Amino acid sequence: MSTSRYAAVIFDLDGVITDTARYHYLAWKRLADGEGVHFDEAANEHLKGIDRMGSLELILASATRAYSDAEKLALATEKNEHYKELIATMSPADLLPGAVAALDTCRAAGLKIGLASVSRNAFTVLDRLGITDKFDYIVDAGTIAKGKPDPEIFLKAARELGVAPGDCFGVEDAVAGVASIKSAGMYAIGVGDPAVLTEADQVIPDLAAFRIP
Ligand SMILES: O=P(O)(O)OC[C@H]1O[C@@H](O)[C@H](O)[C@@H](O)[C@@H]1O
Ligand SMILES: [Mg+2]
Repeated sequence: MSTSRYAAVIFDLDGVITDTARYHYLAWKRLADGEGVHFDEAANEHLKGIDRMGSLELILASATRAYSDAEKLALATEKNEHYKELIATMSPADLLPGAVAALDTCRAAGLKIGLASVSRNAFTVLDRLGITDKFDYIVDAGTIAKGKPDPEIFLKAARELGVAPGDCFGVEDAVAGVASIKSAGMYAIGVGDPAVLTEADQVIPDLAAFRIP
């Protein structure tokens, strides 16, 4: 039994538990430069929570020519190979402040713990961070038809945890992610700027400020 009114918590990974945005930026930046497309840190902000092909589409939206599906796939694969090289150096030192304490607090309170990341590298990142065994269920992004802001990924996590959506809360750093939680019918904790994450039920600066609602 949980000591909270909620029975489960579903965490996002990138930007909540660890900061991979920098690695995504470096990998997309090299690709954009190679294609002669403008891309900067501000543009990278809009890619948070957006899946790989969706991110590529946003980057290529400012390109001066059209790309075939085969070209897009090749570019996404090239970016991912570079990204994988970058995350290979990750370790538990890359856990954000409060991340492990938040997971352990949820465990001690009797909550089921899920992970809902659209990253197809989530299992690798969790392994590098050494926290895979802290989750009861991890959504495999390859099994999801629609990325965030669609509710599918949070609904799947709740279903696999055996908990009704209304008895779950989600934790997210991205606007698209908070929208996904809310449209799944869950309570949303935003991690970041309240002026940006306006749809969240509460916003905290980082997981060091995490409290079970
Ligand atoms: O390319 P991957 O590892 O499948 O990641 C997909 C997305 O995963 C999300 O978690 C990140 O916030 C996005 O920036 C990223 O594009
Ligand atoms: Mg995120």
